[in-house]
Amino acid sequence: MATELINWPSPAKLNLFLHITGRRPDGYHQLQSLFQMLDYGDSLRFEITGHPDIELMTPIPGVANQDNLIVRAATLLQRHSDISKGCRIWLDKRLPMGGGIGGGSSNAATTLVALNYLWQCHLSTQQLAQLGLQLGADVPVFVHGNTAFASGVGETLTPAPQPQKFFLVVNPGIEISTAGIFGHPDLPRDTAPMDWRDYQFENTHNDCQKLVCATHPQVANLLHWLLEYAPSRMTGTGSSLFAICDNQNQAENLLSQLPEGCHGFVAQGVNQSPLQQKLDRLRNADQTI
Ligand SMILES: C[C@@](CO)(OP(=O)(O)O)[C@H](O)COP(=O)(O)OP(=O)(O)OC[C@H]1O[C@@H](n2ccc(N)nc2=O)[C@H](O)[C@@H]1O
Ligand SMILES: Nc1ncnc2c1ncn2[C@@H]1O[C@H](COP(=O)(O)OP(=O)(O)O)[C@@H](O)[C@H]1O
Repeated sequence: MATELINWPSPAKLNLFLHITGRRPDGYHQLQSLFQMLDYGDSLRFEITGHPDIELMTPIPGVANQDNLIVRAATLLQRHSDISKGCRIWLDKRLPMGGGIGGGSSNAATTLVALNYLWQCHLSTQQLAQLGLQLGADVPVFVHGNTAFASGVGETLTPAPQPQKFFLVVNPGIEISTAGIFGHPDLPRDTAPMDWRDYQFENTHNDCQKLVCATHPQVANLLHWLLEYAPSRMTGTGSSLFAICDNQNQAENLLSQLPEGCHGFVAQGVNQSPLQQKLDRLRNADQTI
C-alpha cells in the first residue's frame, strides 16, 4: 500500500482541568490535569525522499521553518535514529495558535509518529514520547494519544477514558504565551494534589484562568458569555475556552451565535486520538498483506 501521501491527523486537546501543585527548581511547574483528546484538528502529509533534507512545503506565517515544531520533530527523529532519508511535509492548519489546545505539540507528535512509521525507525511509543518531551511538555500525551490524567510537568500519564461528550471550543482571536503565564508572579502554584478517582468537573478548576481573565478581558467576556449556556472553562494557559454541551445540536447552535471576533469549532471527545486510530489501521493492514 502507498502510505507516503496519506493524511495523518494532528488532533487538538482540552485540559478539562489544570491544577498547579508546585514549581521545580528549573522553573517548570508541577501540575495535575485531565487531557481530553478531540476528534478535530490539523492534518499532515509526508513524502519520503532519498536525500536528508526536511522540507516544510506549507510554512506558517510568522514561524520560521527551522523553529516550526514539525521540522524540529522530524530533525530530532532523523538524528536520533541516524536516518539518511528525508521528507517533504504539508500541513493543513485548522487549529488556532497559542490557543491552549496544543496545536504545535500535536503537530510535533504526529510528525514523530508518522515518520517513525514511514522511515521505519522502530522506536516504541514510550521512546517516541521521551524524545518528544525535548520539544515540549505536551508532546508525550499526543504521542500516546489517550485521554489521560497527567502529572509531573505533564509527562506522567494515566489513561482515563471519559464519556465522549460534545464540546464547543472557542477562541477570542488572541494568542497567549504559555511561558508568559507560567512566569507571572500572580499565578497560583499551591493547589493541593488530588486523587484522580475523585475527579468531577465541578470539583476542579484551571489555575491559569483567573490570571488570564484579569490580563485579557476578551477571554473574561467570552467566558462570561459561554457560562450563560453551559458549564465552561479555559483550556491550558488559554486563550481558548470550551463549553461542555448536552449534544451536538446544542454545540452547533451555540457556535452559530458566537460573539463577533470569536472563532470556534464543535468537536467530540474521544478516548483514543485519531492519530493512534490511524496508526492502528495502518499496522493492521500491514499484517494482512
Ligand atoms: C500547561 C499546558 C497544558 O496543556 O499549557 P498549554 O501550552 O496547553 O496552554 C502545557 O502543558 C504546556 O506545554 P507546552 O506548551 O508543550 O509547554 P513547553 O513548550 O514545554 O513550555 C513553554 C513554557 O511554559 C513553562 N512551563 C511549561 C510546562 C510546565 N509544566 N511548566 C512550565 O513552567 C516553561 O516556562 C516553558 O518555557
Ligand atoms: N507547527 C506549529 N503549529 C503551531 N505553533 C507552532 C508550530 N511550530 C511552532 N509553533 C509555535 O508555538 C507557539 C504555541 O503554539 P500552540 O502549540 O498552537 O499553542 P498552545 O501551546 O497554547 O496550544 C506558536 O505561537 C508558534 O510560535
